[in-house]
Amino acid sequence: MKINQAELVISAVSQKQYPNEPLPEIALAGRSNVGKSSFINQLIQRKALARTSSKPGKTQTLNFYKLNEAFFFVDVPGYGYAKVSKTEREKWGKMMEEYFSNRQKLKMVVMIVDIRHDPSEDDRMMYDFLKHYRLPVTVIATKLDKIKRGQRAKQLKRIIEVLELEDEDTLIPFSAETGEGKDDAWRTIRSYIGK
Ligand SMILES: Nc1nc2c(ncn2[C@@H]2O[C@H](COP(=O)(O)OP(=O)(O)OP(=O)(O)O)[C@@H](O)[C@H]2O)c(=O)[nH]1
Ligand SMILES: [Mg+2]
Repeated sequence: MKINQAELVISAVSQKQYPNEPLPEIALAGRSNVGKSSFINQLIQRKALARTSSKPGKTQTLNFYKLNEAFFFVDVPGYGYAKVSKTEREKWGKMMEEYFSNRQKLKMVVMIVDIRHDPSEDDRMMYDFLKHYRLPVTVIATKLDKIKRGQRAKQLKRIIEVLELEDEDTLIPFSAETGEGKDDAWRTIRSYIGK
């Protein structure tokens, strides 16, 4: 999909700030620093529309990016970063619950995991949380450029096993560095936003 228009509409911390436009939304989820913002940038071919960082905890709000006046990517803060206070963690939980539990416009969640490692306990909790709300999930196994070809199949199998992926969910190997997997990711996203 060619993105001609990309705009950060709002960085929201609560429901009343969410955009009102009648457009479908695709949200991102994943550990801190796993590559959520980089995934967005690679898909829309902008180097730095979504702010990225080598330090975890860059994204702190729900960032609604409007694309082609057709749909939103919603970049969310990551989880599983140890150096976060209890208060901050509770704030995060409340923000996630508020958005994921009753957002009609949310059509699918792109959950990003690192292909080099087995999904963490936090990843499993996140996946179960999304499934609890009956949301379709596309798991993106990112940083594909960091493993040897021969390891790919084994790692993908581990992700399916550890998360106990449901049949309706898709798993796509991906690299924000090389763009591999991008066409597959777009194909899946399009099927959920009706474009
Ligand atoms: N080699 C490689 N590096 C990547 C890839 N995706 C992301 N990175 C790097 O990983 C780091 C974190 O990326 P971000 O996109 O900021 O991660 P995030 O999940 O948005 O992080 P938070 O907003 O802190 O939750 C950056 O240094 C990226 O350059 C990838 O596919 N390959
Ligand atoms: Mg980010």
